Amino acid sequence: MTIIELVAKEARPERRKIIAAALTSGIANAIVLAMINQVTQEGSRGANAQFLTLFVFAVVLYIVGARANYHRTTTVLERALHRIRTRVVEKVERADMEKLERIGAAEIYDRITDNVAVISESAGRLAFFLQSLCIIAASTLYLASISLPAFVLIALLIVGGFTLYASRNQEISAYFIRAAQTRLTFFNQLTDLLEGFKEVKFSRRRGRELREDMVQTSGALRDDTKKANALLDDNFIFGTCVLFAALGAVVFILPLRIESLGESQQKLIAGILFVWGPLGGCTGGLPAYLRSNVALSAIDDLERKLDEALEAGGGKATEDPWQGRLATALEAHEIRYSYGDGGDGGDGKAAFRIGPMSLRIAAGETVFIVGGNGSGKSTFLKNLTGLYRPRFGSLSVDGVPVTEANVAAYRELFSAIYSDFHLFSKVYGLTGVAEPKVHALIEQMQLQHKTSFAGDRFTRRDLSTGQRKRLAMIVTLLEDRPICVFDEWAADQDPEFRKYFYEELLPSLKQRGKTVLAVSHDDRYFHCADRVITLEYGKIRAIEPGSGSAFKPPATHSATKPGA
Ligand SMILES: Nc1ncnc2c1ncn2[C@@H]1O[C@H](COP(=O)(O)OP(=O)(O)OP(=O)(O)O)[C@@H](O)[C@H]1O
Repeated sequence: MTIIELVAKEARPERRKIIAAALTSGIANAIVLAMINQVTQEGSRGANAQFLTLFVFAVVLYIVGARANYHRTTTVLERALHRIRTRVVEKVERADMEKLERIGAAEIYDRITDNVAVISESAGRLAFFLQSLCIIAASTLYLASISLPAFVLIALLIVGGFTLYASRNQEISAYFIRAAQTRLTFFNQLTDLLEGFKEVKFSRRRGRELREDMVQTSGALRDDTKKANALLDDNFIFGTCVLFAALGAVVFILPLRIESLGESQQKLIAGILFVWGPLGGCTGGLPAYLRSNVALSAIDDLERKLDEALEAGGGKATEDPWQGRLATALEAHEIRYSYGDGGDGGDGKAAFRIGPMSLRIAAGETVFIVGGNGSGKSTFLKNLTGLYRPRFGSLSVDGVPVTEANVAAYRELFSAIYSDFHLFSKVYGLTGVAEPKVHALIEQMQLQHKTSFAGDRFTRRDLSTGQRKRLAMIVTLLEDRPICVFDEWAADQDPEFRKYFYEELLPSLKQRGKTVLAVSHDDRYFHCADRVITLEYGKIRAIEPGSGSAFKPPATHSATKPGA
């Protein structure tokens, strides 16, 4: 879709009004031109009050038409962009997590900010373009009324020139498209520099090598943009030459061919000079137009990818059989999952897989999940919490299977703190929560000297990793969901707070009837669990009662034996 098509589509209800406004300003321009020519011809006789009134009227008409054209075009384009932004945000929200991870953050940031800004900037130029076309149309009609042969010659020159001018658009667009890709690479490298700032500070060589890569990318960006702009500059110069040719034809060639040209010659020259501005506007606006088209097609491309990344069922799961409660058990039946399409991703290394795994977690149970690095603990939890959908097998809660229609309600049974958790600027999902309740939890997490809570926000979030995890714990406690998932939550806590987590917080959650799934490497606290599940190479290796636990494994649970 081009930017003109976008505006035409978006402006359907007011398309006529915009065209009428542009036409009004174009015709008013032509009247001004005709009058000035007439008055110049008639000398002092022409400069009378009647002409002056008409002149002022034409100028007022121009102002009214031009303003309506500019304002409406800008409004329509901004409305279209608002729709695009809103649509992209909604599609991102409804996307499948794994597919979204594959699209990557850089592309989404770039399209929704930079590309939208490029299109937004083109609004004024688009209105000017439309108005210029009307001025050119009206003025050429005026030129035709002065001398038809002259008009035909000038029209041929302008149309021929413009066709040649536009013939390089594809080449120019190709450079802009490549520049857009290079910009994404630069964005990723910049993210590396900012997020890896500490590592860069510790190694001048690392910093130098990263900088060299960034300089190279920036150079490629410079070259592509330079080439595209050089072509555009050539086009602009060519466009000006076409106008010179039109003037040259009127001054040098037409008098040789048409004897009666006489005083019409001056009017024609004035006419050509008058359309010079609008023609320049059309040609000068072309770079912005092409850039906007490239930006728009990049956004279209992202939207297509997001459509393909939509969760099964369109991310609109509406059924809720559980109403936020877990009564008996959460069960996984022979679930299997592999990253990507399960192939080797092109590097000869098999994608990581988990399963088949079967497990029954009784309501109110505290389960620790343990295993070496890369054994699949987080992947398993992402499957169990509905973030990833198992490729085979099924999940059920209280005997009700998890389906595409109820997966959103299923996820809302969990409150999870993954190791890459995010703290929002506002406690979204909990806005309006009673402040004293939050203050009590802040004290419970021993953060009263570090942060506070006001206006649905924690006053400070720039805390240490362990302290930020305690803030995330406050959010979990406020959410008050039946199942709590902690992915190595205690790993960043000091010994005292780690003890508090295992020996006080988890038992208190259990007392409140919560089911807890915690990834842990702290074997000295395994006695705090009802069961300890050990994963190895994506499979359950063992399920043991937590040492010192009175919990008896439910009769129905079954672990798939290693190698099964
Ligand atoms: N987004 C991903 N795409 C492809 N493979 C992935 C992805 N995330 C993880 N993996 C693979 O899954 C394997 C298991 O990762 P996972 O994070 O589940 O392990 P873990 O047991 O939680 O490890 P750790 O104790 O180090 O946190 C990893 O070895 C990795 O190869």
